Amino acid sequence: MADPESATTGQARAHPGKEQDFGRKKPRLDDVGTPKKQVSKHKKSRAARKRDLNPEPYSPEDVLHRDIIQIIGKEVVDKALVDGSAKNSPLQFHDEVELEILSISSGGDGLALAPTPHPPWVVVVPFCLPGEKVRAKVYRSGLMHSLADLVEVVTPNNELRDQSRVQCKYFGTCAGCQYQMVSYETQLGLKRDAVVKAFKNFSDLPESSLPEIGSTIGSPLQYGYRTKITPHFEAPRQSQRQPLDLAEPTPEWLKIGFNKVGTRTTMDIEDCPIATKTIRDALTPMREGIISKIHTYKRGVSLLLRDSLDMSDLASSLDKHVCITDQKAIVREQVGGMSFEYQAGSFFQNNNSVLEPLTTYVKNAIFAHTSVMPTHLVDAYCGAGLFSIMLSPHFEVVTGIELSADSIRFATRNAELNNIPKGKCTFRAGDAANIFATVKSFPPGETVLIIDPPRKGCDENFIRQLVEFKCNTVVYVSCNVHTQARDIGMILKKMEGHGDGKTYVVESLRGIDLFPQTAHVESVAILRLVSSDLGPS
Ligand SMILES: C[S@@+](CC[C@H](N)C(=O)[O-])C[C@H]1O[C@@H](n2cnc3c(N)ncnc32)[C@H](O)[C@@H]1O
Repeated sequence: MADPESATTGQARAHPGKEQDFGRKKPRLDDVGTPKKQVSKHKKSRAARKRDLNPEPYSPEDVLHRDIIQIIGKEVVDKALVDGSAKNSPLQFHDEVELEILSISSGGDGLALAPTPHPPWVVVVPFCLPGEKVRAKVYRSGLMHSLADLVEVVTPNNELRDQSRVQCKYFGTCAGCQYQMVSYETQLGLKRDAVVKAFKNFSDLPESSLPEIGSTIGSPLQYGYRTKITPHFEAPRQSQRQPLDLAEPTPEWLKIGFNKVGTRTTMDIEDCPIATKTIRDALTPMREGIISKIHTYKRGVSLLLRDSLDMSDLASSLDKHVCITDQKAIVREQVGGMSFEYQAGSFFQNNNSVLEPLTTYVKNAIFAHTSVMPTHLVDAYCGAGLFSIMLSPHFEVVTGIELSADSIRFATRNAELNNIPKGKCTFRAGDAANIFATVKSFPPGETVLIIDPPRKGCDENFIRQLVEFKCNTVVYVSCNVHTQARDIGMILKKMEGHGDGKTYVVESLRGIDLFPQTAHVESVAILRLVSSDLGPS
């Protein structure tokens, strides 16, 4: 599970530099998809051209490409890729078009077909919903699609859209949230659709190998949940490096906030209603402090605001919170009855309200349909020990591995903090694949492996050893359902290849919402080892 802000940056990378590309008076012709021969002066290298026609696998561009194939049809897209027309946008920079939204992309944007008489071509427009008629302005084109800004919702889908739900004045401009205008139930449905599509497009598994994908588990808090935000700002230019007159309005060039949708440019953000109250209260004084000394900054800065229990007040039962801004400071959170500490700059889930439901769901799923009671837990990519520690009462032995030595220090500390018997939970720093060498003495039939990798998923070395290890249950938790689908597809295929009569079945698969109001979805899959034809092994 990762930070949606990093995913947001990923999204911005998918539509990079809108303003840089088009802010100039004469846009580069290839940005707007004009046929190649008109841009002979700007010939791209063969490698760049190949890259343009082959989005990096599992990247946001690749995910969007699959959504586009679903609308236009594979045959048409393949033909256009072969004859080179896949990059020939029929739409020009700043063309304004009226569109009917057909569906929502996995990134949360509306997808429409460009108006006829154009050849099949998709237009991607944020903040709109299926069935809506919208006006949109094109700012960039890519493979078989153009990206466009929403100008106006001409005919809203009143069954889904209710503008009075929007709680943030920046919604519609900021890249952070996509879904504030729809009910929470609809958001959860859209996230389920994203899981369904990811497994269809990226697992390479027949539908028959997958269970009915469950409904998405909701977050108890839908606003005021984010325990971490990272607004950023650029340093002033040389000519701007004088102290500001604080009685005057802040100058136009100074923006402290998040990315504007579809760009890498920062927009000024004074408040973020999806963040916790502690963070919202701290944002204004932090901004004022920066503005008063902006002339001293020589480089842009990514700020950190992290919600923590007040460590100086832990004895009181008042649950006092503070905002931590120092990357090295220690943050403390409570999840269920357990306490967790970690360094503010290192990984910890950003929605405290959903962590008890998440870990309880994982625990219940592990013990639900198994005749053998698992006794050993392996927590790969364990961070500061969230799953290890929350699930430790249900296992005899727990071990975790994690690349960050700092996180491992805190995982060990967290075991002590929660009075877990000495030696029950052990943690080591290193690549996740190294764990298999250290759990050789674990009884595979009574062992559960939890995997919670970063967005890029697991590597082949890890999957190869997982398949050889053959533990009773694998729980795959992921913030990137596309790499999760790829990895699960790979695990099932490699098991088949082993020919020893054992395989994994995907017992359950469903999303859990760590990031309400956004299109990001976390997904949890339970894989159970079975004899190929006899059922549970
Ligand atoms: C999505 S986080 C999950 C952390 C933890 N399970 C939790 O829920 O708090 C992924 C973690 O994997 C770690 N990581 C990244 N690459 C790794 C690797 N090759 N081996 C082990 N850990 C890795 C990151 O440092 C990060 O803490």
